Amino acid sequence: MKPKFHTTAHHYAINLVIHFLGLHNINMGRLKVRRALYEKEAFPETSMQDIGMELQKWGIQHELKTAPCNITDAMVFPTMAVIRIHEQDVLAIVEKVEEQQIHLQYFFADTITCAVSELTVLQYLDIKEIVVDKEFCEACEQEDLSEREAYTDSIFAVEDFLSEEECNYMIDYCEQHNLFNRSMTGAADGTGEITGNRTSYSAFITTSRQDPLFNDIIERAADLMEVEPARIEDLQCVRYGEGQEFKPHFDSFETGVKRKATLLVYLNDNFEGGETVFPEIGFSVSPKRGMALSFVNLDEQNKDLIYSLHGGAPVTAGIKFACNIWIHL
Ligand SMILES: O=C(O)CCC(=O)C(=O)O
Ligand SMILES: [Fe+2]
Repeated sequence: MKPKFHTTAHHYAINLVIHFLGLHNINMGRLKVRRALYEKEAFPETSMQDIGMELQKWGIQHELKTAPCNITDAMVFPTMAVIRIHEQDVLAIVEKVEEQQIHLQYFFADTITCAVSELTVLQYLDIKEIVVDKEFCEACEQEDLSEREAYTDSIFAVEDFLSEEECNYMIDYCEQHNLFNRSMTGAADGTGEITGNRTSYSAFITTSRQDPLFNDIIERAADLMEVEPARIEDLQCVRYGEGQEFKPHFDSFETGVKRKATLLVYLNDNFEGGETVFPEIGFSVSPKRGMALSFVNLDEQNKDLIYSLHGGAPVTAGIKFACNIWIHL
């Protein structure tokens, strides 16, 4: 059994917590929840202790029960629990327990029912009292809305940033030099490794500075982003075949030099699917050949900007090519 809403583990946890708060009529937008959970030391792991501490602040007074614990003793439902089922530990909302049946709610999913004996409850919130501060919630929602709007407004696209010839040159260059390798995921997941989060192929053009055409693109990007060309990383192309995707992630790496902004250039558009999606702000962009999409990854303190979470949706037909132009700090 897998959570239906599977972007990244922490994103799933955030959505679950927001959904849970909503079930208790605590509607405070996403911002406070996201910030609180993203800023935990354990990130991207999200522990029940971390969640519990925040829930306490937002009005859900509880005691955290840990295994061995018996959820059938709980007085208030829905509650939140970490359950072990099919050898997996999953954060879940327990809607109710009735006649030794446990009703689980996943984000955006229907209720799943299973026998209490089929799973182990590792931890659960024994809720004592719920105290909602309406004004606090309204202020949070308002702040959430304005920050989301401001970020969305800061994203911009430039059509025909690359000509058709330049797009084709780039694709051919990578293919002819056999530069495409199975993409790795970076520090967002902890280590560089091949995972299901990213099923596409990437090509690092290490000769970007020697090739006059690539060098010209770098200088044009520097002009557009108003930075010195030295702050632009060597170009990286990505290729997605049918069914391939890159699940939501942050571009800025936690180690090495941080990527302040991204200029993503689409090299073709003769395929289906493959939109660039920003799940935190509910925004998506349809690729157009030659178009450059600019977005910022870090806030003023150079920490990951939550809104910049983005991914490449699965390509449903054809092959998608794009080029990342990353701007360092
Ligand atoms: O393919 C896309 O639309 C997004 C690519 C991306 O986010 C990346 O390569 O870091
Ligand atoms: Fe990215």
